[in-house]
Amino acid sequence: MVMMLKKTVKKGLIGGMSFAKDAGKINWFPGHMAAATRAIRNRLKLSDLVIEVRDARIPLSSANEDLQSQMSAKRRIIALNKKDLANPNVLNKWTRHFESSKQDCIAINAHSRSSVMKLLDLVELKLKEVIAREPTLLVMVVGVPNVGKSALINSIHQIAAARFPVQERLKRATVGPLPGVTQDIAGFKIAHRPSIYVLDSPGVLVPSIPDIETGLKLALSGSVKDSVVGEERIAQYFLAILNIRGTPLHWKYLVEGINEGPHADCIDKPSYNLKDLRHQRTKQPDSSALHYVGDMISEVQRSLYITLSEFDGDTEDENDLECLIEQQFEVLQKALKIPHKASEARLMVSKKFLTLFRTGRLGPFILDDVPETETDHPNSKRVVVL
Ligand SMILES: Nc1nc2c(ncn2[C@@H]2O[C@H](COP(=O)(O)OP(=O)(O)OP(=O)(O)O)[C@@H](O)[C@H]2O)c(=O)[nH]1
Repeated sequence: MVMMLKKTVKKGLIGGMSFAKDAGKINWFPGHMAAATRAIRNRLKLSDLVIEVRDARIPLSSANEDLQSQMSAKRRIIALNKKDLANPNVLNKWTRHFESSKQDCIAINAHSRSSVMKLLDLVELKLKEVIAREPTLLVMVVGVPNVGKSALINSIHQIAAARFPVQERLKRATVGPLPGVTQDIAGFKIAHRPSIYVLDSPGVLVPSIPDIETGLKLALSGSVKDSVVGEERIAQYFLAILNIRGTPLHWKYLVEGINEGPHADCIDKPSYNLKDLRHQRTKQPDSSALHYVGDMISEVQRSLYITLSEFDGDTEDENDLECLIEQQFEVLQKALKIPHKASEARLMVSKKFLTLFRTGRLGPFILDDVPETETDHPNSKRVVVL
């Protein structure tokens, strides 16, 4: 299922809503990030090329502003990772946007060998002139937390190990679903003659995230720890985005010809667990579990479609939108089969709903709008994004 996100969110609308504004600015900059930022700056000076990994769902918001000037002065490739979770049409526009700014950019899936091979081809091309004269080259991988740097490094290892079988045993980088897994800079040799080293680095954010909406996007995509923002606030933000863009209206087909609505009770179905949807190496969910997870996702989408299509308020009015979101929390509780009496029902609804987004089960999304260029609007100035 591919969804088109046609509508642009009115600037400042979400940042002004009570869930966004009242809980204050979003910042996550623990001590290890300050130290890591200094270390990254030092290593960047020595690097021959930097792969800046950004999240394909937030190509702009996942840029570390404080490192931009240093990185843009180097040979750089922007890798928009997790392309499997991003809307492909909008992603194409983003890569074209970067290319039109003379910035090498490639959309990748760090878990896909063919995708990482294409990135490595681009790395080789960018290093072509130095490969001939330097005995040792350094490629640095940099990005905000949880963007997939370690997953990418691991894939690079596997490919390199196959190409250069004589090299020493390679250690895997630790990959994890939670941000902040990598805490030191580790180097790995991926080629010899010339020797090419790839440096992994810890995910770092800026000490002060410029605005609340950027913070919410980073949190929704998993780059800011959930506990820093609160799952409920992140889920409210995601619902606001969905409603303003009218995304649930694309789920109309789930209601047509189906008698059961989101209000119908499904008490006799076996229970299932959203944890089954996370990437697992060993245990795959069995087909019956997948069937019921699929039912639940349809139920969630149906609920959101019905509440939005029957809503007679204005989704561009803050108060109206907040009422709609409240209503949707109630229907989601039922769709996600969270018992009414659960004392922490809202938190459970939020967690499960966020898991659906993060695993791509609600479809591919891109949260950042592609900046308008002169070609789109001849009278407007070009917007610089790097
Ligand atoms: N769907 C999808 N998931 C990915 C992709 N790349 C990485 N992930 C997942 O994203 C999560 C974070 O990946 P990591 O490689 O640990 O991220 P990191 O940037 O090294 O994280 P830090 O150590 O916090 O800096 C893991 O659950 C990965 O499996 C991708 O291309 N697609």
